[in-house]
Amino acid sequence: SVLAGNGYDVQLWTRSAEHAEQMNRARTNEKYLPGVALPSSLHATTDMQEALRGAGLALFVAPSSAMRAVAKQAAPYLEDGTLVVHATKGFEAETLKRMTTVLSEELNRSAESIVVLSGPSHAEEVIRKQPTTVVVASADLQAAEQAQDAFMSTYFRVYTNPDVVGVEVAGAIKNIIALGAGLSDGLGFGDNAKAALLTRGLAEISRLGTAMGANPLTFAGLAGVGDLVVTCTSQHSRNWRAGSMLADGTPLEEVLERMGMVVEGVRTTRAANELAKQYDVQMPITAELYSVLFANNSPKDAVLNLMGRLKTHEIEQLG
Ligand SMILES: NC(=O)C1=CN([C@@H]2O[C@H](COP(=O)(O)OP(=O)(O)OC[C@H]3O[C@@H](n4cnc5c(N)ncnc54)[C@H](O)[C@@H]3O)[C@@H](O)[C@H]2O)C=CC1
Ligand SMILES: O=C(CO)COP(=O)(O)O
Repeated sequence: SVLAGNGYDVQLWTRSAEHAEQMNRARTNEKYLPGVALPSSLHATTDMQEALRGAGLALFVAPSSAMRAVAKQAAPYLEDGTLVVHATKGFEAETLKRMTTVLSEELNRSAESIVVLSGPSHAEEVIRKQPTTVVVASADLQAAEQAQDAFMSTYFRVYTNPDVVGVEVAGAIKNIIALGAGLSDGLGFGDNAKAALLTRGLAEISRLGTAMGANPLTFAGLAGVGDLVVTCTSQHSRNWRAGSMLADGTPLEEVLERMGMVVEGVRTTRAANELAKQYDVQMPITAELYSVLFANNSPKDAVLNLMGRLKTHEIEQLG
C-alpha cells in the first residue's frame, strides 16, 4: 500500500488463488487487514513470473520459515536490475542464517546488494496511513537509498543504516522479548516488570548482535529500541498476544492455532538459544523463554529463575 500510494504499480504475490481473487474483487484484504481499502494500483496474483516481470523492486516478506522456498520460486523470474528488499524478522531455523544470507543464496546475488527494511511498523497502522518510521539497511548505500526513495512518504519516514547484521538481529530477537512481555502482562505483573524485560532484553539483543558483528548504536535506533517498544506494548503484536495466552497455561500448539498468523518469536527463541551458545553470549531471558516454550517450565518459575540469578553488573566494568 505504501508503494502503491507512492505511484508504483504493485503486484502482490500470494500462494492462495482464493485470497488473490478476494483482494482483487473486494479491493480489501479481508483475511489479514479487514475493512481497509487497498489502493487501485495494487493487484494480487499467484503468478510469480507476472509479479516479477519488469519489477524495479521486489519486497520479500514471507515468514522466515518460508523465505527460502519463496525465494526459490522467485529466482528464475527475478531480473538483474530488480532491487531486492526484505522485511522479514527471523532466522532460518535449520541453519541459523539471517534472511539476507538466505536470499543471497537462493537469488544468486551478493548479500551486499540486498536491503532489509525493519523498525516499528505494525501493518494495521501502516495501512491506515498512521505516522510510521522505519530503517532500511544495506552494505550498499545506493541500494539503501533506492529503497528509501521508493518507500518514503508523508506518513512513512525511512532512514538508512549500513548495519545489516544489527538491523536483522534486532528485528528477530525483539520478538522473543515481546513474547516475554505478553507472558509478564498475562501473569498480572506490572509496568516495572515490563520495563525490566524491555531494558534487559535490549541488553541481550545488543550482546548477541555485537558478537555477530553489529554496530551497538543500531540497537538504540528504530530496529532496536523502536521495534522493541512497539512489539512489547502494542495491542497489534502477535508475539505479545501469544505470550499473554501462554501465561494462562494454554498449550503452545493451541496458542499458535488460535493466532492464525505467524508468531516469529517462537522459532526465533530456538534459533537464538543456539546462537547464544555458538557466540558464547549470555541470554537469560531467551533461555527462560526457551524453557517455557519447549521444556514445559512454568512461566512463574521462569520469572523466579530470572529474579534469582546471581548478582551482576548492569554494564561491564572498565579497566
Ligand atoms: N504484520 C506486521 O505488522 C509485520 C510483520 N513483519 C514480518 O513480516 C513477516 C510476515 O509476517 P506477517 O505478514 O505478519 O504474517 P502473516 O501470518 O500475517 O502472513 C504470512 C503470509 O505468508 C504466507 N505464507 C506462509 N508460508 C508460506 C509459504 N511456504 N509459501 C508462500 N507463502 C507462505 C501466508 O499464507 C500468509 O499470507 C514476519 O517475518 C513478520 O515478523 C514485519 C513488520 C511488521
Ligand atoms: O514486527 C512487528 C512490528 O514492527 C510485528 O510484530 P508482531 O509479529 O509481534 O505483531
